[in-house]
Amino acid sequence: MELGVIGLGRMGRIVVDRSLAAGHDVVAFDLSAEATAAAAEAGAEPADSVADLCERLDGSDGGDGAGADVEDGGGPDETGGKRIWLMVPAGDAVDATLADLEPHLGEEDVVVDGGNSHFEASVRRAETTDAAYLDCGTSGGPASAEEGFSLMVGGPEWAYEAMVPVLDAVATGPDGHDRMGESGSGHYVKMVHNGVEYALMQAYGEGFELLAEGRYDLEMESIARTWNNGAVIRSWLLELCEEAFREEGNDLGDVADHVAGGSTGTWTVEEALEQEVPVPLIYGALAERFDSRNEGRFSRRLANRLRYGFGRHEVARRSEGEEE
Ligand SMILES: NC(=O)C1=CN([C@@H]2O[C@H](COP(=O)(O)OP(=O)(O)OC[C@H]3O[C@@H](n4cnc5c(N)ncnc54)[C@H](O)[C@@H]3O)[C@@H](O)[C@H]2O)C=CC1
Ligand SMILES: O=C(CO)[C@H](O)[C@H](O)COP(=O)(O)O
Repeated sequence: MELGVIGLGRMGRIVVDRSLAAGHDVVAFDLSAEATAAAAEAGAEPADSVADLCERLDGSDGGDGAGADVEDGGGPDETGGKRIWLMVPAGDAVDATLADLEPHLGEEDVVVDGGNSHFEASVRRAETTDAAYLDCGTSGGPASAEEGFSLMVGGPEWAYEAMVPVLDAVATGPDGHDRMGESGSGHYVKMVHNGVEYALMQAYGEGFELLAEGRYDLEMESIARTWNNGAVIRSWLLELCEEAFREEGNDLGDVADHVAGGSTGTWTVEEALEQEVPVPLIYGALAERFDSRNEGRFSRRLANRLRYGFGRHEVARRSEGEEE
């Protein structure tokens, strides 16, 4: 099928590349002309604006006809509509892109927001967008370029079905995506995923901090590797711990005690408070993150470095004289 991709950064490029590799046609646009040109070099058809992208999609045959059925899904047929994937930063950039898309959208079209948008913003956008709107939580980060993402999708069933050929390509495969439920549910599940991510990072950080500060002279990389081979607590995050110790050293070298980000974890805690569900581990991890913006602790320096491991987020480094 033919897919329009808007936002060609760390994540959007993977959507483009994996879709192309699966045999789909891609029309690509980014505010950055360099990013658009790079996608074109990879095989996408470049667009120089949102309107241009829509015109190019309108010129297509509208897809391969697979997946959707008016009878099954209660929505417009899959053939003929535009399929557009947004991978821009959450917040204003999504609304600005939707405003540009608005004159070109109809009920037969499908728009996917694959970013980390707040689920309530996604519900609002689904209600006000003429196209069918899918909120898609995306997990795996840039490190998943080869294996594919885990995708948590919310929105109309027919639109989900219409996107299955592309979802199969962008995710690890058919088991790497599913429809969570109605609009908002995809980003809701991803929000909670990130809360869990915060708590797991905090747990590994605390354990390694005790090992590093404790009574034995220990090799952190060796411990992480040993745990990753059969231990109850083996995981991808623990593999990233192993990588962090290997690449940064036993004491994490100059990795700063500073963990950036925090919006998705804050939303998780806010929602937990509203639902009166106790989430002390997630809250504790969030509080540590905020606290890190002051002075340094080992666990947070590890979290800082781990975010590079899974998200290629910039590693904040300690300035000279700050090392103990
Ligand atoms: N990096 C990660 O590990 C993950 C990121 N996400 C989410 O995916 C989304 C994208 O993240 P990244 O690719 O990491 O960001 P990025 O900063 O690498 O790329 C964003 C791209 O969007 C472009 N852009 C911004 N506003 C635009 C607009 N109005 N129209 C067209 N292009 C525009 C930028 O020029 C840039 O190329 C965000 O919502 C992020 O939270 C989700 C899961 C993991
Ligand atoms: O969604 C992600 C991983 O699952 C992204 O890496 C996200 O940017 C991480 O969130 P935060 O910025 O709050 O650390």
